[in-house]
Amino acid sequence: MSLLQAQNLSLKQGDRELICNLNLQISAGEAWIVLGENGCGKSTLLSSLAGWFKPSAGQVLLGGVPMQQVAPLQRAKQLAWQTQQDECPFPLTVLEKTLTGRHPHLSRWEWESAADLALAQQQLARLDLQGFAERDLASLSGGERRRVSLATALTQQAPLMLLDEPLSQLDLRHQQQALAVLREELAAGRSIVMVSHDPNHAAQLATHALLLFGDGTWSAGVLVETLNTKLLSRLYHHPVSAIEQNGSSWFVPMR
Ligand SMILES: Nc1ncnc2c1ncn2[C@@H]1O[C@H](COP(=O)(O)OP(=O)(O)OP(=O)(O)O)[C@@H](O)[C@H]1O
Repeated sequence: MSLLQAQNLSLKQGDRELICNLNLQISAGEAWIVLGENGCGKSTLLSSLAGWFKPSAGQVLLGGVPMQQVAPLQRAKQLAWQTQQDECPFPLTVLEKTLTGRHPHLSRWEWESAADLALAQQQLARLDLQGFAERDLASLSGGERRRVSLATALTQQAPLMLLDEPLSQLDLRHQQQALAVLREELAAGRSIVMVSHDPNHAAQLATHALLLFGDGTWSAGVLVETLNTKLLSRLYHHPVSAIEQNGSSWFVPMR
């Protein structure tokens, strides 16, 4: 059975139909990359898959159960959602923020255990953030804060991660490091849905791609069927060509 399923899902913002009749099944061990222009509805889709944004038609199923019937705590155990917003309105250390990933696993009056602390520290270290634990989140650079929010999602240890541009603001080395960490998560059996503005992240991580054309239409499937110059040129309204290297296609904009 699929972990998460979109069934005839339609999403609107105001009068604008962003996604029409989307059918998607995300199974264990799959990584989906979601691509499309600014404003095409990628974040709206992730919000809907997380059970937050209400569809105009259709539904999202989590483990085969309609999302509205899944209690919030159960949702939080099943899926981790990294949004684009990293700011926190009140003072918080990096470790405190990362430990929020354990909240779904704690009872009402329970404090984080030594194992929770070790897990959070471990996720920070995987993203090159060892030594940042006691720093005030607000004092971090944009890329550092982005990595903390990814470490928080990893600390949640949910079978499915919904990641909204986890690599934005990351430099080249930290992008590669984060991709390696996500590949490890995939190998461990987790599933990932990742929004990106770089189609080349697909070859490094994804098994499947979802292209959102912004007018309600979409294309979804395994990488070889969905990632090609024709569809990407249509997606970005700009000609895209491909360079073949080591059996992978690398997509570049034509000048
Ligand atoms: N509350 C709202 N009311 C009206 N329109 C909204 C609202 N929230 C978002 N939108 C619009 O819905 C569209 C989709 O927004 P969304 O954030 O899903 O796009 P996106 O594909 O994630 O974009 P980006 O690549 O810029 O992050 C955008 O045109 C946005 O302006």
